[in-house]
Amino acid sequence: MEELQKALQDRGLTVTGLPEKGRCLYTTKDFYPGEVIISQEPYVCVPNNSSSISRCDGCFASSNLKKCSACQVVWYCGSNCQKLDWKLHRLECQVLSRLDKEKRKSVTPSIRLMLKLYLRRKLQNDNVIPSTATDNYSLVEALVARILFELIIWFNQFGLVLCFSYNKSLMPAFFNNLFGKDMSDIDEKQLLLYAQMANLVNLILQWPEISIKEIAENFSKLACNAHTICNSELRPLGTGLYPVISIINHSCLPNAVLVFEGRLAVVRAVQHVPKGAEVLISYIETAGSTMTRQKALKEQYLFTCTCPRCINLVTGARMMAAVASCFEILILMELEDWKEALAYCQLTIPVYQRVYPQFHPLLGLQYYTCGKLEWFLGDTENAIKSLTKAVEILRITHGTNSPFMKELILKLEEAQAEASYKLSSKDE
Ligand SMILES: C[S@@+](CC[C@H](N)C(=O)[O-])C[C@H]1O[C@@H](n2cnc3c(N)ncnc32)[C@H](O)[C@@H]1O
Repeated sequence: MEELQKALQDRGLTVTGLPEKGRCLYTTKDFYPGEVIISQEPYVCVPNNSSSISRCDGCFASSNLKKCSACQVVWYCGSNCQKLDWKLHRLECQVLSRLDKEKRKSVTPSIRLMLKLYLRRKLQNDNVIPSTATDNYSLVEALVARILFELIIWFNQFGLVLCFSYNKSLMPAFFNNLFGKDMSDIDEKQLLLYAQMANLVNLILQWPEISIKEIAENFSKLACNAHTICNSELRPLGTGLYPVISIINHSCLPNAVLVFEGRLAVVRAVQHVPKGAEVLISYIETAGSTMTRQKALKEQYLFTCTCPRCINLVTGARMMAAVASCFEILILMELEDWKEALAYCQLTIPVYQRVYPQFHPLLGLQYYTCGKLEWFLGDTENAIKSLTKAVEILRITHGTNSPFMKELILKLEEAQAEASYKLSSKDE
């Protein structure tokens, strides 16, 4: 902790504990809109591969992939990504290669994330890869777990084995007696799932020194600390664990935003964050009603949000209409009904302006879509206005250096050049 505080101090940050929230990240200097507050490479990450989509384990690209010939589970786009990942994959490859074909199919991204967590811990313990103040397993140990952690400890104290023999009809009564309270359906299902997944990880690793209880506890940590890694357009690509970024608490009116540059997690201020303020991001889609947001936060993160928006009960009824329209825009674009897609997009913008803060990635992306559609349909003048708004917002949330932003800025310049060319040809 001391080492972490020192590393954070140099960046104008500090960690403080509050009884109602646990650890919180505070600023010790001013941060301004668009400024990077903190960035971190993942402790571990995996692409969200499935039977229908595969991505490179290194950069999450989805083209020109080759499967690792030994384990037949992991994909790479080329030797560069394969080499960079080799130290960790060498160990993972050994354990995966021991599995028969059927068992390999049960190695889901969540199972792989857990395997990689233990394998990376081993590599750092053996000094094969270095540990630093912001990249070490003790930061994973410090993460909060869901309440099920207590249940797992109880399981262990009572000498019960977490395994497939969990008796669904008997166990809830056992827990209710134990805690004198009703166990919700979610707790029950979650506990069973963590136990099964922990059992599988244990079977794959075959390391006598780690217990199923410890693995199950780590699954419960992943549930409220791991982040979905998205591309610049906020499409999900994978999952990663960023133990320092995970110290940041939630607000439905956040002063910072988390975006990803490849696998790097970057937290940027979206308003002036004065010295001494808590850095807050949003864990969920904030366009929902207060009730929807509170329910999502309670279910996944087990707390009741008391941010100003939740307390003042800012209405969210109109917000859902905007989100619904967003899906319709995507469908219309797939159908190449550009005019209708633009009409929907233009409709959603005033709603987004109401429900999102001034600098919100979704608002910026909506302006971008609008601008592209307007330009495509020949309305260069409005396209320039929309693309300008998109640049204004996304340069704050995404910075200006990513290929995505460079492409957006180039599009705006092209639209501006086209407009001035049209104007000059008119004058002639
Ligand atoms: C990703 S962790 C954030 C860091 C955490 N406070 C810690 O001590 O490590 C998520 C957990 O933090 C707590 N948390 C986050 N935002 C909160 C908030 N606005 N109010 C109360 N608790 C919050 C909840 O326990 C949640 O499950």
